[in-house]
Amino acid sequence: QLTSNFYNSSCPNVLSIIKTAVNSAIATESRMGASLLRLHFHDCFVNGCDASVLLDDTSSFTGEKTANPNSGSIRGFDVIDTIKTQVESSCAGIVSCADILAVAAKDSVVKLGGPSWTVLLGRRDSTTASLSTANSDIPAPTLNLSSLISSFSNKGFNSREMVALSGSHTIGQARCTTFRDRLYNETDINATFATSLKSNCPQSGSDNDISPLDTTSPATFDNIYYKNLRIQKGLLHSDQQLSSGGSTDSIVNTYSSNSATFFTDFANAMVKMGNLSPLTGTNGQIRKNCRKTN
Ligand code: HEM
Ligand SMILES: [Ca+2]
Repeated sequence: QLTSNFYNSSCPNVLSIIKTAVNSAIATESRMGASLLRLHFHDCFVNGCDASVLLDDTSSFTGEKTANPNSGSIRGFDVIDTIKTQVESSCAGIVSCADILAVAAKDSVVKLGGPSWTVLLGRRDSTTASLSTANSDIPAPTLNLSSLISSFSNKGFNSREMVALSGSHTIGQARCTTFRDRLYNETDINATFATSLKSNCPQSGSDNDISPLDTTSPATFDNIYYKNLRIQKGLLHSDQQLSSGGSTDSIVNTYSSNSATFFTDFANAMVKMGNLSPLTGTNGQIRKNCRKTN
């Protein structure tokens, strides 16, 4: 029951405020577009798109920021705070943090050259967060293909949608700790690619040095991620699993040779992800500050 015109009369400037702020953050640092896209994903996969990921720890619950997939990893909170402050001064108490995340993710993809889609609006914000659900429901980079497929099917996505959403890794960076095992222990990796990554990710130490998820164009939302998978240049174990002799090889091949098909499927899957169990009506609240409940 989300609608595209939800704020048309209550906050007519909200979409332009968000777009301007996202574009300016990306102009300062292109990676921020990737970070904002990932925030929306990590929000939606944990009890739906309710901005739970934005809550700091409190005395009554431990937030999601310290969950394994998030700790030392997710970023972009300052940009969301800046947007929220601007939106509050234009229309106080109207726009949810969950909707800001959904629009910021779309604007980020568009700014980096990817497809656009109509973001449905009207989500409300949670009054709690779940560290344990973040740990269980956000897929880990160590997963094999069948576990990736079940992780997404638990949220209602088929394997084609899972492969399309994974195309988000056409932008952004990952820490050495998330792909070190692949560099040193796996065989379905291009040898030259592995050698060049090892210098910035030695076998012991420097867990936090980062490398691009798409070695070719990490700041452009394109289909090169899939072309790289076909030549064993996926950075994460989970990335390469999509094109390593299993049931999703043919989808990777389709997206690698047809960027329009990837863009259409990605946009549709993002709308679907944004619809994951939102709080609506009188459920939840419109937070004044995205980091804490009212
Ligand atoms: C298929 C299962 C997925 C796994 C296993 C996975 C795992 C990861 C990991 C390990 C990182 C690097 C984190 C770090 O080093 O701190 C990462 C980064 C990223 N992920 Fe995923 N991810 C998956 C799906 C997705 C989806 C569905 C999206 C968006 C819809 C997404 C968007 C991103 C983005 C944009 C980055 C780069 C963030 C940045 O540079 O700040 N990922 N992912
Ligand atoms: Ca790219």
